[in-house]
Amino acid sequence: MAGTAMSARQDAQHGGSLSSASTSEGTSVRYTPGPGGRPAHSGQPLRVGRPLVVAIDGPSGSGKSSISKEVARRLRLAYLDTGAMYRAVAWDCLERGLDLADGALVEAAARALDLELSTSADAERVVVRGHDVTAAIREPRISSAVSAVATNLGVRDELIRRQRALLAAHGRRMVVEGRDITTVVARDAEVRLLLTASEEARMRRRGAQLGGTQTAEQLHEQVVARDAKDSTVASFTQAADGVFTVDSSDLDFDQTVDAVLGVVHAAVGGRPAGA
Ligand SMILES: Nc1ncnc2c1ncn2[C@@H]1O[C@H](COP(=O)(O)OP(=O)(O)OP(=O)(O)O)[C@@H](O)[C@H]1O
Ligand SMILES: Nc1ccn([C@H]2C[C@H](O)[C@@H](COP(=O)(O)O)O2)c(=O)n1
Repeated sequence: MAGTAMSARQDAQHGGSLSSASTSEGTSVRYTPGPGGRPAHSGQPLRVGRPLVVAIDGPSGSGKSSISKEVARRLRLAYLDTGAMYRAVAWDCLERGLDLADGALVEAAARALDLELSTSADAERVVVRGHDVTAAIREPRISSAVSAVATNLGVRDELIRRQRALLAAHGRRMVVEGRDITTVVARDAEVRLLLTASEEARMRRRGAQLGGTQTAEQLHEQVVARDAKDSTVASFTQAADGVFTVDSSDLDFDQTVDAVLGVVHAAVGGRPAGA
């Protein structure tokens, strides 16, 4: 392929391999598991005492939250789910009976939002005005309403400000995931990655995650239609310049974690602490 640079690395000890193809459209990473499916990267702290921001974007159901949490655990980094912040604003507005079409009112609600958010991959907790809404913000009614909040530019301005403050408060050692992290929130991250998967894989995963309670039409609305609305204000379907792409359509959960860890190692060129 003209203008394409290929490279491949194999982990001699474990056998998992990572190959990348760079074109004018970016760098795609293909992960091939080793014999016996053993991971190439167990994951250990990297760049100890120095910033390590792993920015991950991708469409709905691509695995951002679950994969990012596991990567944060392995690298012992803080974890920030920025989508939870948009969901918290949507929950607050609906709870207070605000009209989501009233942009000024919704922006004011976001600016005043009393939000407590866990930044540990092991303790998911979202509290709004003293109410624990950790489970409530995942309900389909919030998934259906949240785009109206996320496409409000005043809301985005406020949440991006809070996200950057959280990054700074954690000494910039964090995995941050969302839709505009690689392009806006943390453009200067040490590692920038787009996690993708086919529409079919993403709807199947979301269906299983919701225990088979949703019809195909509802899943389409919550995954595909939501992405279409959200992509009017953030760019998460194509990797921006310098952003790696991992396509997890044909990878299982552990292989995807391994592929992302491989990208982190490739990007910061680090050896595990103590190695
Ligand atoms: N590679 C994978 N193979 C199989 N299942 C996966 C894989 N990656 C993630 N999953 C599962 O898919 C479901 C959706 O993943 P997750 O919630 O992390 O996606 P997301 O990108 O954060 O979605 P959203 O942006 O809508 O919140 C979860 O149940 C997760 O465990
Ligand atoms: N950085 C972000 C994070 C999320 N959003 C939007 C996209 C979704 O409609 C909503 C909830 O996100 P999810 O929990 O499904 O990842 O928030 C965004 O615009 N920018």
